[in-house]
Amino acid sequence: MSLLEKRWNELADVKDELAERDWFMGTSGNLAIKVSDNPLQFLVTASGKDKRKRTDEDFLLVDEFGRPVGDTHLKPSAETLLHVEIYRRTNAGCSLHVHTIDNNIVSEIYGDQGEVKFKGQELIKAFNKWDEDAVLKIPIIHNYAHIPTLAKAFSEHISEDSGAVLIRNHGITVWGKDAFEAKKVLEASEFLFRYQLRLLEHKPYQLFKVV
Ligand SMILES: CSC[C@@H](O)[C@@H](O)C(=O)COP(=O)(O)O
Ligand SMILES: [Zn+2]
Repeated sequence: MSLLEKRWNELADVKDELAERDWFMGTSGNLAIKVSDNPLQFLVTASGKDKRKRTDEDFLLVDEFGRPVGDTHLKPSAETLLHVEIYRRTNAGCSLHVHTIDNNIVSEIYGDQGEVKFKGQELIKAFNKWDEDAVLKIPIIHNYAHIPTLAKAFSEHISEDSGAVLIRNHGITVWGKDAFEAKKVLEASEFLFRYQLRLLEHKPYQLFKVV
């Protein structure tokens, strides 16, 4: 099996798992996996597809500018430039973007603060935060309709080989060294968002707690 096929299957498996969680409502979401560093090429989901279906046209190979490699009738994800920023700036091997109700609500509640913080929660270890006093900060950026502007705002928060950024009232983009790590960060983020929203139902004053 070629490396391209191996990466294709890995990404298809992640896509199936996220679909199982119903994280691709209304064709939203896009996924990418790096295939080579030099030249930079990665597989990205084709735009506008129902990502719950598994087909031979789910992904296409793109270059360091997010342009298709070779002839294809498929269109790369509208948000390919965000994935480009990740692979250009880090050693990440996989990046995932999903829209969920929870990540949208958290992004709206904390959007004016520009970030949401978590402290004293076991799952921040998924972000390599091991100290008891460690604070996880997930940045929240404005949802610019102009994708190059969105990608630029997004790129300002990419500093490590794994991470997460919320786009206000839009969704989350995460990345990690491989598909396993990216999925771990995504699942941990969604756990923390669900936790935070449930906590606010029981303790609304937590909203004003300064971490
Ligand atoms: C149909 S709403 C979602 C899109 O606008 C976009 O945000 C998204 O996540 C999916 O776009 P796509 O071009 O299919 O990758
Ligand atoms: Zn999106």
